[in-house]
Amino acid sequence: MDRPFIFINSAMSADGKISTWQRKQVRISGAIDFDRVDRLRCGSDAIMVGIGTVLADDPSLTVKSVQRKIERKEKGFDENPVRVIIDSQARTPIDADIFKKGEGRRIVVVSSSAPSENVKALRRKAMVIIAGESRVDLPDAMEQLYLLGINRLMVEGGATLNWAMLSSGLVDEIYTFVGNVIIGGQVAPTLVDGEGFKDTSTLPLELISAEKIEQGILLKWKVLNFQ
Ligand SMILES: NC(=O)c1ccc[n+]([C@@H]2O[C@H](COP(=O)([O-])OP(=O)(O)OC[C@H]3O[C@@H](n4cnc5c(N)ncnc54)[C@H](O)[C@@H]3O)[C@@H](O)[C@H]2O)c1
Ligand SMILES: Nc1nc(=O)c(N)c(NC[C@H](O)[C@H](O)[C@H](O)COP(=O)(O)O)[nH]1
Repeated sequence: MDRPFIFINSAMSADGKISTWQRKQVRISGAIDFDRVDRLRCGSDAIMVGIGTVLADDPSLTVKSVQRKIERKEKGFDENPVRVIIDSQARTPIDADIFKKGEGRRIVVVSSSAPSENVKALRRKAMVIIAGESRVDLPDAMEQLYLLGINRLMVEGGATLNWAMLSSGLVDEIYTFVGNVIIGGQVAPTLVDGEGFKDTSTLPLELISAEKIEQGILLKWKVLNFQ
């Protein structure tokens, strides 16, 4: 199956949480890390999140640096990478910041069981593609994105989508900034949630690099997917 090169980028606390138990974002990293994320966004063809992240954070997923936006334009790209939402039931609010902020294409991936009126409303804001019946079929979705010209895809969470992508063997690399805060909370989302592996299986990783940035550490992992 042809698919893009796919990497996850996330910021997590020293105890592995990516938000509070009320699903609120807190400052985990500083300005240097936000700039690193901006550089990654700028160099990607698309940035993808799950509907849970859209509903919790309402992110815009735009490139923030004016200089980088100019560079993208000079290379003939849109100012922002394509913004992709994985949203089985087409629940994305039509006034979401992803639609309101910044120029560039948006794609919402829904399943064939998504309510048709929601899909119709979203089509006015974005390209809607269908993959899967009750839930988005991620391998199918990744192939469709690849056929639309997306070669490098950045996944910005959340916890459930990270699990679904990793457990489907769809992730090549993971970049996590581990910040100098403890968030705590049994139900606070972690880097990877979902149902977890059923037995004692684990997904092996290979460490690419570990770099101290401000008071935290950036870990880069290569995913050694099962063959
Ligand atoms: N710190 C960070 O870097 C960071 C980044 C992004 C999100 N977050 C946090 O993550 C939390 C949101 O994570 P989440 O797990 O609730 O939502 P999510 O963003 O992972 O979205 C998950 C949802 O996607 C939908 N979906 C559709 N098809 C799917 C499939 N095949 N597999 C799995 N899901 C599928 C389902 O409705 C599912 O509930 C928020 O609290 C947010 O603040 C943190
Ligand atoms: N690098 C980083 N450090 C943090 O301390 C933190 N809380 C996040 N969280 C990731 C989350 O996805 C951000 O809130 C996005 O940066 C939102 O994207 P926009 O600014 O709306 O484009 N990311």
